[in-house]
Parts: sequence; C-alpha cells; structure tokens
Amino acid sequence: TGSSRPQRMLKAVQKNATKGDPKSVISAIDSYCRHKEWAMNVGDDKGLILDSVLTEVNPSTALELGTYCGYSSVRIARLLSPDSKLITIEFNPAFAIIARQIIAYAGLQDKVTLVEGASGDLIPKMKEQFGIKSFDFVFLDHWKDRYVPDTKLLEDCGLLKKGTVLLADNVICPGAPEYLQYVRNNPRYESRYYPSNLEYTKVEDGLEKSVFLG
Ligand SMILES: C[C@H](C[C@H]1O[C@@H](n2cnc3c(N)ncnc32)[C@H](O)[C@@H]1O)NC(=O)c1cc(-c2ccc(F)cc2)cc(O)c1O
Ligand SMILES: [Mg+2]
Repeated sequence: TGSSRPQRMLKAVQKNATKGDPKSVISAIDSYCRHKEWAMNVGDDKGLILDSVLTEVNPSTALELGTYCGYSSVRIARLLSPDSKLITIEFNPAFAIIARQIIAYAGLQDKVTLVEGASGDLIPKMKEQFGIKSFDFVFLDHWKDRYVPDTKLLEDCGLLKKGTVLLADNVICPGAPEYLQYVRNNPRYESRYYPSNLEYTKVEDGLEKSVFLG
C-alpha cells in the first residue's frame, strides 16, 4: 500500500524545511499543497489573518479544534510568548501521528500539547486534566457542524472569559451557516468576518472572529 497524503506532506517538510525553523515548515507545506497536492490546511492566505489576530490577542492559553497535520498548530505556536501554551485536539490517530512529527520538526513540541480524541469528550476535561482556567484564544477548524455545539460546551464549562477570541475557519467553504447565525445573533459575542479564499485556491472562504463579552 502506498503512502497517505499526510505522510507525503511530512516527507515534503523533512525534505524542504530546516529543523527547528517554523517558518520553513510553514513554507514547505504551503509550497507542497499549492504546487503538488492540495490539503485542508488553513493555508497561507487565511494564515496571514490568523497571524494578525494572534499577534493582537497574544494568548497565554490557546485551544485548537481539528489539528489535522499540524500546519495551524505550528502557525499559532510560533507566535506564542515564552510561557504560553497551545492545546490542540485531533480525533484521527493517523493525522495525529503526522501532526506530532511536524510540530516536533518545527521545534515547537514544548509549546503544543496534542490531545487525541473528540472535542466533545475532551473539552469538559480541560480544567481537571490540563489545569486550564480559561482560554484566551480558540481556533475552530474541525467538523463544521461541531462549531456550535462545541462553542456552547466551552461556554458551559466556563472555559471562555470576557475578551476570549474565537476564530473560525471555513465559515463560507465548506461553510458553517449555523455557527455564523449563532455568533452573529448572540448578544454575548461581537463578531466580524474576514474575507479570504479557500486554501491554495481562488474559491471564496473566510474567517469569523468572535469576541466573547462575558
Ligand atoms: C474537519 C477537518 C479538520 C480536522 O478536524 C478533525 N476533527 C473533526 N471533528 C473533530 C472533533 N470533533 N474532534 C477532534 N478533531 C476533529 C478531523 O479529523 C480533521 O483532521 N477539516 C475539514 O474537513 C476541512 C475541509 C475543507 C474542504 C474545503 C473544500 C473542499 F472541497 C473539501 C474540503 C477545508 C478546510 O479548511 C477544512 O478544515
Ligand atoms: Mg479549515
């Protein structure tokens, strides 16, 4: 049996990136996915928006839902301050094993905790298992119909505080209509849409940034 797309992505990183250099890992993945084989990373265009929101928020504790191969984990973790942490949740073991290697290749393993499992099961364990009081930043990039239930779960578990920023990928393509409805018509959130394009394509997509008002 041949290799998988994530395995080929890891090979491209090992071949073209410099160990311990997150920027070169990001470029290696973007170049591979743009010129060789498309993959569902947030990508370089939406990645610039992610970078700017992260720089603005400067989170101490960040959560990512849907690690996939770790591209956005690297994008996020490279911008975190020294003692800040990213927890990223991925339920597909085949993807998680690749993500761990890509995160480690970037030299960011000490800032990123990859937890294998389903967000719905793990979010309620964040406080007790990971000593998290609340998250300053949440990147939603998992199954698009889980964005609303998991946002409600984060609220109910007291993991959001006044000022927590939620940033959601793919709100146009593949689309998260219920999520847009939820955050845009909810007095507890201040939402803004950042137009962009689906990773490595000209198809319209964008990120929705929602500030929890407490
Ligand atoms: C959902 C995936 C991303 C990952 O999320 C993990 N996951 C899921 N549900 C959970 C959970 N409940 N808990 C933990 N992990 C979880 C999974 O295993 C994938 O690795 N992302 C996408 O499907 C995705 C798809 C597209 C896309 C766009 C146009 C097309 F024509 C085709 C595909 C673009 C994107 O930018 C995406 O992000
Ligand atoms: Mg995505």
